[in-house]
Amino acid sequence: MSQDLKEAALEYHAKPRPGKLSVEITKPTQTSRDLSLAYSPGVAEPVREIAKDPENAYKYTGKGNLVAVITDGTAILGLGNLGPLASKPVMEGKGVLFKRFAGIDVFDIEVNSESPQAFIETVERIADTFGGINLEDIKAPECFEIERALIEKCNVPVFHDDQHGTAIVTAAGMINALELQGKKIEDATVVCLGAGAAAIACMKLLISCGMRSENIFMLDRKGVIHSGRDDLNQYKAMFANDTDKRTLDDAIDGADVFVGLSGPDLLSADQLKKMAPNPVVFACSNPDPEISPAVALAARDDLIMATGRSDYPNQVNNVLGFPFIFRGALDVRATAINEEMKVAAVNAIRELAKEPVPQEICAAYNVDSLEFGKEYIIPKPMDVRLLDVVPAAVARAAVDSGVARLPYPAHYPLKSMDDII
Ligand SMILES: NC(=O)C1=CN([C@@H]2O[C@H](COP(=O)(O)OP(=O)(O)OC[C@H]3O[C@@H](n4cnc5c(N)ncnc54)[C@H](OP(=O)(O)O)[C@@H]3O)[C@@H](O)[C@H]2O)C=CC1
Ligand SMILES: CC(=O)C(=O)O
Ligand SMILES: [Mg+2]
Repeated sequence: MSQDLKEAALEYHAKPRPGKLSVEITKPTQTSRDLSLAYSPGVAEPVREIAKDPENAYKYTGKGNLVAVITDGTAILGLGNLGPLASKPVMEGKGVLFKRFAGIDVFDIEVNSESPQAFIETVERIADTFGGINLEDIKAPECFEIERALIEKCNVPVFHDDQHGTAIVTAAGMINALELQGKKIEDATVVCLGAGAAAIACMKLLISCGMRSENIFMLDRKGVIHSGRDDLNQYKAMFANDTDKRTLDDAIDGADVFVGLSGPDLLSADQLKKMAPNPVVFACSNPDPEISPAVALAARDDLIMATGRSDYPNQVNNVLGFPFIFRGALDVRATAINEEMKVAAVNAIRELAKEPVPQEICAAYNVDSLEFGKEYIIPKPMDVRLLDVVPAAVARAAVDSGVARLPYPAHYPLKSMDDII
């Protein structure tokens, strides 16, 4: 990151008021009558109604449009385990995106927990306050058990964004990129650098989209995950490949696809040059990708390149997923965000990239036009049509797969933020 951008980022967060989120009042509070409705004595009435039937919390409080973004700060972007307080700018940032793109209110909660069990107990105890739980930046392998336990214990949908949000957006971008490069997903050989939350979920979803597990070479800090290793946790072991490849150098030779979900500057130009013709490179580590687009495009010009960042073409980032997926899930009061809903989101996102792009979206990105192709494989986050297609697809899938507690919303599809109820 340039010195200018670093300074601007600190200034942005500090001024004129520290942070990026605040709480707003949604009802009149001007008169003593207003206060006697909002507070004592009037507030006693919704209290009694909720005590009689917990469902009334959706009728009388903000629960139905409120998501908790919760972390323990153990895997903050690609910066590592810097603790819960340091993660707060990212969690506030997720809150900004939920609100800006899908009108969802967020409390960011950074938990100082000494163990996964303590974290699980903390979240379980506060979960009923919210309409949904978005787990964020919790490292593998602990994140898998944390999510499993919380899905079981909580009455509202629990979704680990780094796993499923990332996987949905990666799958959408990958299907489009492979199509553009003239490659079939079932034939593509893939190097996945990283074997954590995001990497494991991305590879699982790609396999359910047709990729072959024997064609995937996953690497952690110790190299290729292969069947001869005896140091693999159960999640990595699912990707143990029966191969004699041991290093990134070995694995990248002739590969069609590179997916980076690990850390900065781990793929060299020389390694990139060893990939098959017309490769797909998703260097998705934030804030610094596994290889910078400038280095990659200088090394070869036949690739499709994506990063997780907002300042390059092809932003493969879970921001395209979580706001819209939760919008759809909340609006049908889904009890879970299941596989059917995830696949519906993949298809909605990838199909949108093939639609003509309205001029106002191009203007937001300061370009004359955007057209499905090597530099536009996936929609832009500012594309308001995401709010139209993704919540509708997710809500429909929730209804059809039996996890919705409300019917498909009469006010769908959402054409703008003003349509959100
Ligand atoms: N673009 C997007 O939307 C998203 C991007 N990401 C990015 O993915 C990365 C991982 O996040 P997440 O999965 O949540 O974190 P985790 O802590 O769960 O996983 C990190 C993984 O990266 C591996 N890794 C780290 N350094 C190296 C290295 N030098 N060589 C090989 N492997 C390495 C770790 O290996 P080991 O197991 O050996 O420790 C681990 O498997 C981050 O950079 C994050 O920003 C994450 C979510 C969304
Ligand atoms: C984008 C995101 O969630 C991450 O890098 O962790
Ligand atoms: Mg994250």
